[in-house]
Amino acid sequence: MDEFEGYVDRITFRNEENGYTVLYLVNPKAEDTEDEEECCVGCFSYVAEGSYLLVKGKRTIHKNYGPQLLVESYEEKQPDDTVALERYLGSGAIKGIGPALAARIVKKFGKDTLSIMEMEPERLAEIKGISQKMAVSIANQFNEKQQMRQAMIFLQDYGISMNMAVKIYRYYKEEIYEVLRKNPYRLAEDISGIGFKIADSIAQKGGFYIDSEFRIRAGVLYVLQQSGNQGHCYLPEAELIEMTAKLLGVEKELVSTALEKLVLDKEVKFDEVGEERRLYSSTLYYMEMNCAGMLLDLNLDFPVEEELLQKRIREVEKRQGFCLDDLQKKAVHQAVQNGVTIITGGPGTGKTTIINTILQVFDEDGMDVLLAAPTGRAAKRMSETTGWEAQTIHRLLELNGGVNDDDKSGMHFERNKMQPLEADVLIVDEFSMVDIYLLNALLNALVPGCRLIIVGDVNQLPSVGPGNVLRDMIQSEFCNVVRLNQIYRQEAKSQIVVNAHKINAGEAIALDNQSVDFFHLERYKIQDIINVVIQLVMKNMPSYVDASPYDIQVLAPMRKGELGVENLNKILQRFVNPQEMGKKEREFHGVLFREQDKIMQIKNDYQMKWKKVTRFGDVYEEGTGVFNGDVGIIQRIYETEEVVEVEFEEGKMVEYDFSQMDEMELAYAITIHKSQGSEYPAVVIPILGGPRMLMNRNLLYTAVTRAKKCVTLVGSKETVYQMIGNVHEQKRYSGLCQRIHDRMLEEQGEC
Ligand SMILES: Nc1ncnc2c1ncn2[C@@H]1O[C@H](COP(=O)(O)OP(=O)(O)OP(=O)(O)O)[C@@H](O)[C@H]1O
Repeated sequence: MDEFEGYVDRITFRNEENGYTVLYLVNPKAEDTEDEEECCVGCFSYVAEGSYLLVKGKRTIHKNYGPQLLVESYEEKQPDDTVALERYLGSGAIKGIGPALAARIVKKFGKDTLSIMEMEPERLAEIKGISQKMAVSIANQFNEKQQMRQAMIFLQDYGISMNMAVKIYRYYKEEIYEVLRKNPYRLAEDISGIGFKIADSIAQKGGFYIDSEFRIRAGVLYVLQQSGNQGHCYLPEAELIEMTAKLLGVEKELVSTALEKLVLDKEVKFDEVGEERRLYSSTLYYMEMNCAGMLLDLNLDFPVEEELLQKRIREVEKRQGFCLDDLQKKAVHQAVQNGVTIITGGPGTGKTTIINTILQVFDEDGMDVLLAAPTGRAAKRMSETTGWEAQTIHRLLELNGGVNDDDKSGMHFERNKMQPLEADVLIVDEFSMVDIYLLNALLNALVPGCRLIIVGDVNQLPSVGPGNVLRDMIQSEFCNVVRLNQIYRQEAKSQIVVNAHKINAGEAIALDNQSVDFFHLERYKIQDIINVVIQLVMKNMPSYVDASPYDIQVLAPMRKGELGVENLNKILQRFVNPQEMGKKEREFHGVLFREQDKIMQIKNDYQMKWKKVTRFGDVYEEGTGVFNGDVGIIQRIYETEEVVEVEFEEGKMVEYDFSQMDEMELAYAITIHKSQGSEYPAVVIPILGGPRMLMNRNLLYTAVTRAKKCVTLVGSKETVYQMIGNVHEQKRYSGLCQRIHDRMLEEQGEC
């Protein structure tokens, strides 16, 4: 058996999933320079540049890479040599210590450096340049690294990948041992990327039985939670039992018994509507119920001074240079008169015009008006079209992502029942994207007396999160709804708006390439479609709409398949952002990411910190929260610090740990679902076929309405027409409409 001891000088390859690593060890004590360095190849659980290792294995000569040591076992040692110590501390592993400071620390404490850091960290402050505060931070980081290493080794016994182990450890810290012993199913609830199946296999390794009640309860909760990810607020009982039994491979009776107990323990709530028993996670149950109540409470009547209002509208019309039609006037009137008003309409039907009118009318009356939208992009557009400041709903409600030990979700809004928004009127645009969570948060921050004006296009796809909020609210008829249908957009030859309305009405659109902004390139072979998409993104579209290939958005109906976003991204990356000398790249969850790649955040991360910096590096704004659908560019990949730096819109810089990279996807192509609420100069939509449930009118309508200047459909004409004719939608189990009705009946009863 061959051995080598030294510090990790550099890591040249690392697979974060299985720990396979190629690294170079340098022995500072080597007498001969020839023996100073060793290339080591093998599986290392947790290793960073600067670590001090003793490796054992077999020396071989690789036919391409030359001599290397195939590592069979290794142990991490405390470096006892000052050179190695200096190297370890200065490797960047501990934030705040660079090579110069490391040298000063080691010079002062010599071989005792590490024991001082562990036992008497306050002494670090004896060194010039290290404050008490910094000494504490260094000690904390050092201890955390030690504990993390131990946890990594422990987690490996459960067959957990390296990357996931880091993530799990960061979430639970020392509590991890307890979680794995008592309830490994918590991993599925708490850690994104760990599904029930992984948690289940961990549990089984830990000795949990297939039909243990504990497992079945976890399974039921998991199925409910998963259904939330698919947009449902509840599941009918029979469906929940069947899905859980199938997932767990157990009898339905067992599931039914466990479910009753969950209901008794109030972990699962139910509602009976006719014959149907609807089962909810308790969070969603109370959310729906509270939202129904709060909406009705908000919907007060306000007196209207008719003449004054007419006068104000006339003034606005004069300034705008055109008259509002009757429906538009009605919308303004309703908004003034009612606590809750919904204004819905397709593109170009005058929604923005009404918002502007309402704004001016209320402003003249000296009222405080706030504007908001569900996404950053939508809020930005709202600011541009109204000239008033609009914010994301999260920002308006002062999302606080700070985590404390009791609240691991980390998400709470500073604006809530205790500290509501101080406004007379709140106008929210793009409301079709609001899910039940956001509605609940929003209503919690409003007090009756504040008017809520909801603007949106009910024909867009529903929110990604659970609920069918806008549709349910409209269907319940609890408030006034103005449906705009007259298209006002003037651009003479523009077919985007005209076609969007035709699609929505189920009418065939002309695919004859006679317009200047709506094209169909008929292709039937997958490779031909891909070639055309590349050509459009790289060449035709950028010059046609005066944008860069990064701004041309490919929108695909699906993720999987040759025309799915995963494959298209792989291909488009090669063209839009090819490999280049000096451009760092690294693989995460099977996807190659490269500096300058266009990426998208794929889940709401309320704790992620961002900052805006001047070009001199000074931070001038900071905040938390990166949201599902946010698009950015990878600026740098830092191998040593294991960090990927991304710049999002408006210069928000965010650092992702390598373990957080599963929150990110390439975004040259994105699914149509993810494109909701965004607009792009040009969109390219490959369409060849797909499941009927998915390929419907709604999806095509949403895709087409994302384009500002140009839409190009590439693929089969028949599929386009089939989509226009297909009104099948995936069912969403949402009870908001019913709850509003129940509440209205209760109130009538009380009267
Ligand atoms: N009553 C009207 N008479 C004449 N022009 C109008 C009228 N209402 C709106 N417009 C004009 O029609 C165009 C589209 O209106 P607006 O931008 O308000 O629609 P929108 O529904 O907000 O569209 P989108 O959702 O696509 O942004 C604007 O140029 C607007 O000035």
